[in-house]
This record gives sequence, C-alpha cells and structure tokens, in this order.
Amino acid sequence: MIKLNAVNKSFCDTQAVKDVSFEVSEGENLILLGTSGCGKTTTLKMINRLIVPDSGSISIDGKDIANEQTEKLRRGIGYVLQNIGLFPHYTVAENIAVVPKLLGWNKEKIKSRSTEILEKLHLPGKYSSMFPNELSGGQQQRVGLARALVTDPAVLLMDEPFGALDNITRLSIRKEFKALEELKRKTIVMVTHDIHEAFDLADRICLMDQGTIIQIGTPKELLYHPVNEFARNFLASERLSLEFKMISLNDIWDLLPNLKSDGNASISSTESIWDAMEKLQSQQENKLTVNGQSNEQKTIDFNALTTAFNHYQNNQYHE
Ligand SMILES: Nc1ncnc2c1ncn2[C@@H]1O[C@H](COP(=O)(O)OP(=O)(O)OP(=O)(O)O)[C@@H](O)[C@H]1O
Repeated sequence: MIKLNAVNKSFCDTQAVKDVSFEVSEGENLILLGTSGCGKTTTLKMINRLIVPDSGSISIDGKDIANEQTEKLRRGIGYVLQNIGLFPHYTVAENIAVVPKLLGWNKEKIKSRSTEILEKLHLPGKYSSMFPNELSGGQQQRVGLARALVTDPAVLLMDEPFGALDNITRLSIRKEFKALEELKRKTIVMVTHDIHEAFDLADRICLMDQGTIIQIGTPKELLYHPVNEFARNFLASERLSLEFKMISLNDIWDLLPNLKSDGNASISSTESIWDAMEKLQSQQENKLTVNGQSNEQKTIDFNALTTAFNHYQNNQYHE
C-alpha cells in the first residue's frame, strides 16, 4: 500500500533521514518510534509531500507520489498534526468541513457525515458550533481526528496525535481510538516517542535512530529479538511492564495450572497478564478464574501467573 524505497532527506548539514525503506500493508498500523530528532516526523511528512525527499521514491498503491498532483494526493490522506492545528477562528463544524468543501460536497452531506464522525468520537451536536478555545485538549484532539477522518481516506498519517494531552486523557483517548471501527480498515503510519503507546497500537514498529531504521518488527519481535544493543537498550527500562501488557492469558494458557478451588473473581483469557495482576491484587483470597476459549476455565493465583509468565518468557527468548 505505502512503500518507501531508499529515501534520503537533509536539511543543510543535518541528514534527517538516511536510506529509509519500508512497506506498510493495507489496513496495517505502522508506528515510527524513536528519540527526539531521529527523523520520524520528516519521514511521515514525506508520505504526503509536506517534505520532498532528496532521493529515493515513495509510492502509494503502486503510484509514485512524485508524479501525483500534491493537492489530489493530500485529499486522499488524513493527517493528524502534532499540535492539533485547528483553525482558531473556525467553529468545530467549520474546521471539519474544510476538506469536504474542497472536494465539492454539498451542505447536507457535510453536515450528516460531520455529525456521524463527531458522535463516533464522543462529541455530540452541541460541540459543532463551539470554537477550539472553548474545548479541552482532549476534545480538540478528537476534533483533529474527526477532521482527518471525515472524508474516510484510506491512509491516515498521525504525528504524535496524543502528545499534547495529560496521561489520563491520553490513555482514555487511546482506548477510544483502538475501539473505533472506522480506523480498523485504514492504513496508518503514526509517529510517537511513547514506547507504551507504540506497543499498544502498533501492528509493527519501526524503531529509528539518527535518521536510520534500526529495526522493523512486531512488538513481540522487538521485545524478544532486538537486532542490536540500541534496540535492546531502547526498551530496557519498560521491558517488563510492556511484556505484562502485551502478553495475554491466551498466550500462556497451556502454561497455567488449574488450582483446585474457585476464584472469587473472573477474567477473560483475552485479557493481559497486567489485567490479571490488577484483578488479583484487588482480591482478598488472591484467586482468579480465567475463562478460556472453548468454555474451559482455570483458577490461578499470583504465583501460578508469574511462574507461567517466566516459562513463556524463556521460551520466547530461545525461539
Ligand atoms: N525544516 C527543518 N529545517 C532544518 N532542520 C530540520 C527541519 N526539520 C527537521 N530538521 C532536523 O532534522 C532532524 C530530524 O527531525 P524530525 O522532526 O524528523 O525528528 P523527530 O524524530 O520527528 O523528532 P521529534 O520527536 O522531536 O519531533 C532533526 O535534527 C531536526 O532538527
């Protein structure tokens, strides 16, 4: 769907992006992750030609974007900016209507689609006539997302979409974002420097440093098979909590014993080890019944959970 081939970009004497190549499949969510200044935003902006590469090629659906009319290209790509970037003197409805108007949509179509997308993003009708400065940061971010999604583009580029938000708002918007049906069929390239966000949302992660790609892989590949010291160290401080959040009870199902008593709380095996730990911690007897697939059940305690996790972890490292 999106293909970058040996792309380079320099600004004066800074080589921001060096020989970057990757492919993003249709419907995939690729996250560009790395320290500040490693070239993530430059890479993203080259996909909608906000920045033009010095060399290399970028294609979308097999068509080289260098040969596309820039306006036409951008109309087919939703773009969520780092600092939200709403027009301050436009209402919410007017902000969202900018691209549909350029596309020649009639008033009724703009209104009905804007209302639909705002409702999906939990912004009911009364917000349409408000101005950005009358909204909270989280609400502004939702409007930014609505604006990018209103024309239902196949490709969505997102630059630190939750970066301006406090941790709690960030977490809840991320949950809504994951649950949004509209996003599930989109091809998304997203920039973040937040490791947990990357692991939570990515199908694959592209880890960058100093303009180059260090590793591209699934979250599990990055965790258990880092390609070098940089990749290993980048995740080191968060490794354990990432594993707890990423590994589901299904992943360790075969390694879980079935203790011969009933748990006083239950959890689905699709939930993570982290979720199970939280539930166990809130129970007095520390027993939890896990509802597995095909109606199987297992009762576990904290010890059984951590022992199974340790086995799983060892297996992964030696795979
Ligand atoms: N317009 C520009 N003019 C000059 N240098 C630039 C420009 N844009 C980016 N750079 C430089 O290119 C390098 C990569 O910048 P880029 O914004 O792509 O990094 P980033 O990984 O997105 O960083 P951050 O996470 O801080 O946004 C940096 O050294 C930056 O200073």
